[in-house]
Amino acid sequence: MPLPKAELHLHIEGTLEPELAFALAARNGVELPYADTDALREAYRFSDLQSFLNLYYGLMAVLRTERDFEDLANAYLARAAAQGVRHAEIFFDPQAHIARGVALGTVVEGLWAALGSSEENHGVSTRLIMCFLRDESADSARETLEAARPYLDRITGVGLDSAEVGHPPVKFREVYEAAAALGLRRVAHAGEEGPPQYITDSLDLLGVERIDHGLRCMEDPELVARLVRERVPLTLCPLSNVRLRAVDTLADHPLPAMLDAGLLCTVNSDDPAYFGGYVDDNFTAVRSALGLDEQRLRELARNSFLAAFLADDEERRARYLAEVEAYDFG
Ligand code: HPA
Ligand SMILES: [Zn+2]
Repeated sequence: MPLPKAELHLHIEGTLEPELAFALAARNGVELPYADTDALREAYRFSDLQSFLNLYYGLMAVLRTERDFEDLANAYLARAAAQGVRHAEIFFDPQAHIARGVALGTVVEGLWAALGSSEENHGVSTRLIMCFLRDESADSARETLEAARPYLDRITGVGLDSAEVGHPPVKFREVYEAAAALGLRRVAHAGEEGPPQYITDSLDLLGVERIDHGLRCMEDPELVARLVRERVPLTLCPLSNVRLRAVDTLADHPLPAMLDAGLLCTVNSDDPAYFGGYVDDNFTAVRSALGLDEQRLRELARNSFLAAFLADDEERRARYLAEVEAYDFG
């Protein structure tokens, strides 16, 4: 049985496996520019974030109906449960669907059909986090937040993803203020490809409670000290970092140094269908490539529950944490 953990950095669209993509393409009469699943997997040769995003947005064409989003989420939740995930906070990219003519209601209702019954069906509690695309305008983000008003009982927070460099946090200051006023929790991708300043600005200008990735904080010792002092969780995604060339090899990943520095690190899968593994695959990979011992692995699992948006259910958090402490690595 894998180590119990929460997954806090997971794009649901990034769980679209080639087999499901072809099945949905057939169901919806969508033509894919790949002969078969092998040809599609062959296309997964990324040189950076943008080359991945081009393929990621393209493949979303197969997601059209509520049932498609429900099937996508159920497939992820089943895999996550098998990898020890007890709690998943799931990102989705509404603008990428609205731009293709798929209504926000279709996306949210479809995802909710799976998430709302996930505890019973998969033994995984869930939260939904709506991400703004940072390479789209601030106006578009504002419109998206406005469109989400009918669904806010299902949406726990907002995030910021897509192409990072050249799209600094300040662009989204007002929309994050509006999100906070609506009672939404706030996170943002920062310091994946962008500079450490984007991490600082996400904290100071956007009021985020967690940093997604945050890898490049290591270039700024003062920022590291602040993140440690303020106990800001970082949602790291090691296999993603290798595939998108944020690090050269897994053995070069700064995770051990980050833990030694006292940072509240978590390990997550980001876009597991594209990056070669789900969350426990990430744990297994860092364990062998970086020589993390059982104490460090348990710390990562503990951190995932400490960083989870479970303030409305502290009893549950305590139960999950007790499971981590009781886990026997065998
Ligand atoms: O790793 C990521 N970074 C930025 N945007 C994304 N959208 C999906 N995955 C990612
Ligand atoms: Zn991400």
